[in-house]
Amino acid sequence: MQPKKITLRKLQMKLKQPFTTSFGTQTEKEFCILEVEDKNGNIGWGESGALTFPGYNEETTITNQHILEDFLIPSILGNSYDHPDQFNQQISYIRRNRMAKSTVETAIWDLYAKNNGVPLYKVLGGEKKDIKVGVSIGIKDSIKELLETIEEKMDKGFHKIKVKIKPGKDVEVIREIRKVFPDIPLMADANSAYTLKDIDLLKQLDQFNLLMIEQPLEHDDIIHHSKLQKQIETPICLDESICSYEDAKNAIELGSCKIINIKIGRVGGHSESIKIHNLCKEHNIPVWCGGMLEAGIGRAHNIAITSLSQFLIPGDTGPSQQYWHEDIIQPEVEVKNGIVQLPSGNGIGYTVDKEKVKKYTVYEKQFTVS
Ligand SMILES: O=C(O)CCC(=O)c1ccccc1C(=O)O
Ligand SMILES: [Mg+2]
Repeated sequence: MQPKKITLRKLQMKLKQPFTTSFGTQTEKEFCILEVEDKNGNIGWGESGALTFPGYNEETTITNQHILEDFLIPSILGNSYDHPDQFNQQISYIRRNRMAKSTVETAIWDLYAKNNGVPLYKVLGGEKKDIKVGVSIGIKDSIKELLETIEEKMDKGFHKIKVKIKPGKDVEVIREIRKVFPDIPLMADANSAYTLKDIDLLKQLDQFNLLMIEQPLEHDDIIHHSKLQKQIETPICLDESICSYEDAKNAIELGSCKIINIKIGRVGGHSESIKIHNLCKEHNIPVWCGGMLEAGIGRAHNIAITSLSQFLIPGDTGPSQQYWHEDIIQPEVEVKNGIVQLPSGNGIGYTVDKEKVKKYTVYEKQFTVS
């Protein structure tokens, strides 16, 4: 691979519905996408999952733009790579900024697959031809609205219901859900809203037979989670705390979690995702693919990685129409009976719709080999 032209774009897209977590409400997404054109004319696509405010992790759309424009893009232009891991080696001097790195890294993986004439999921080592998906439901104003949403999603065939919780909207909300839906595959995501002082409250969740509780404690913690896991039955799943293979290794060793949510951006790309996946497989830790309310490119990358064998639990990668009035890929991501079929085309397997991209672009910059 020899990237010769790179286009960085910022897109602004309105979400169909506001999405509320313990750290805030989002009504739209503004995010970076990257188009990497090879010497031979093939094109790889990447998308950043970062939000516009540092409430999930420390990165934002603007910090992504800075790291991409001033460090990552200049370092790859004019270079030649046999494999995406060479890129990872080359940019390892840049600390953190994993979502920014992942934007480039995933585009290079897409390009690598296209240059080899194969689907991305195959070069990542994926085996599954279809994947089961669940849905992540934001915090709602009323229980009634939440129950109606769960019913609608169950009717559509989703394989897992994840509800967001926060202090004041936790035990009683789950109790109400369980009264109406005693047996559905249900989990709760706290996005770091609690501390060990809330242990009595968190223990109460054990009575509801939840699949797991996601990231109950601090966003950068594995010590407190290890203490908590020893005192509750419900499996802890870590999201925010796992930024690398090393983090996953330490968390497994300490018993901080029984499940890991892999987000490609949070860990810096496909290569790191695969390393964490393989480690979890060795340790019998099930993984699943989380989401960052992605548009089509990020969604396509999520689908590809989810085809690996240890993704045993349905993830958050829902259909395009759940999030967007129109998506930027053709065809859009479709979910039938809670299942997404892996696309058979080369690379990400979806075509990026240049007209739609243009419509939502609020910033664009081109970089070429001088
Ligand atoms: O549907 C999705 O893309 C996942 C939605 C979600 O839960 C989420 C969305 C934005 C930021 C963090 C999270 C999370 O998983 O914690
Ligand atoms: Mg989460």
